Amino acid sequence: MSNALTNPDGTLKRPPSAFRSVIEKGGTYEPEKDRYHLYVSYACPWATRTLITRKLKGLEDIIFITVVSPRMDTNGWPFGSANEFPGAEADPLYDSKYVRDLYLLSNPEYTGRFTVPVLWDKKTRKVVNNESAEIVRILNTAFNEFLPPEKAKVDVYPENLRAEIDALHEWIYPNINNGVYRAGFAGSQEAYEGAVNDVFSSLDRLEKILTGKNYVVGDRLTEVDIRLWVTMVRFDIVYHGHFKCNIRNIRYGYPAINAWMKNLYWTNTAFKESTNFEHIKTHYYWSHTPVGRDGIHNPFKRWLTYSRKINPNRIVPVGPQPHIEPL
Ligand SMILES: N[C@@H](CCC(=O)N[C@@H](CS)C(=O)NCC(=O)O)C(=O)O
Repeated sequence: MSNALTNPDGTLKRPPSAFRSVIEKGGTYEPEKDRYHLYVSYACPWATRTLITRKLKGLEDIIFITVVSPRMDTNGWPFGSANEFPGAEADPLYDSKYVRDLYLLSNPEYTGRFTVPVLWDKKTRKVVNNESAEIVRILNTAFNEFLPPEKAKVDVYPENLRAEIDALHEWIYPNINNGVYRAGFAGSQEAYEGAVNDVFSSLDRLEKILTGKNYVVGDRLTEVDIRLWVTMVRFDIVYHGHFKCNIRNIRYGYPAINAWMKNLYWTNTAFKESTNFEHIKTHYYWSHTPVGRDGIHNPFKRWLTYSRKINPNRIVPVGPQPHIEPL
């Protein structure tokens, strides 16, 4: 079965992000305090990468954030003013009702997806970047001049480890981060089985790497931990059931991954404070199909109808309890 969401063989298609600028001295977007704003959802793993990095770097007074409601509806991500939910906020800059309003303010001709995270420039009223992997790297270095030395020296993509980090991303992203989505939104039995086997063979590989270790690369925190953690913390909560990634779970099937995940959550506030289990669960189990501008369904967004089909009564499961085990 093929549609705009999947390839003819039923595998998931994921289009690239559209806004890919950087923040640099002498560029269109210069490093400045309180010039940029980060729009995020606590539900979204990609947005959570940027939240964690912002806290690790101590950028809270340099880049302010706004958290949307987890209850995505037919217009996409609503702000708290359009859809009240504990922890969801109104847009403090333009009182937008939806994230899509920001994209259309930035570019009225824009026809792509209205995704979070969004790194926004208040000066030019433009989306600077909407690709989380790139936003993480911007936050990692672009604002160091404004930070105290202990925060400026935090580096999650250190020069000497880049080859190792890049090599890990090569298989972790397709097989784990996007692997769970490939399983959850597969359009055929074969595509699903291929994806779910990729997920679990990669988790097996990761379990070996993390045995006896607190970090994936050497003995320091890098962006590999950040990127992987946002998927692992959602695994037993959402992907195990909702995306049918149920060969094993993390809590009982992967003791080293579980220990690594718990350690980051309980010993590093950047992880715990960037995690909101209610937003995570509500989003995945509740959300509707968003439509594009003019009420026309953006074909890619049809993937959210799957949530509606799988869980038509929008029941948000209570488990696992606790959401994350104590240390
Ligand atoms: N490549 C993007 C992907 C972001 C993404 O897919 N975000 C999802 C939420 S988890 C979203 O906003 N989807 C809304 C839509 O597709 O309309 C990134 O990593 O930043």
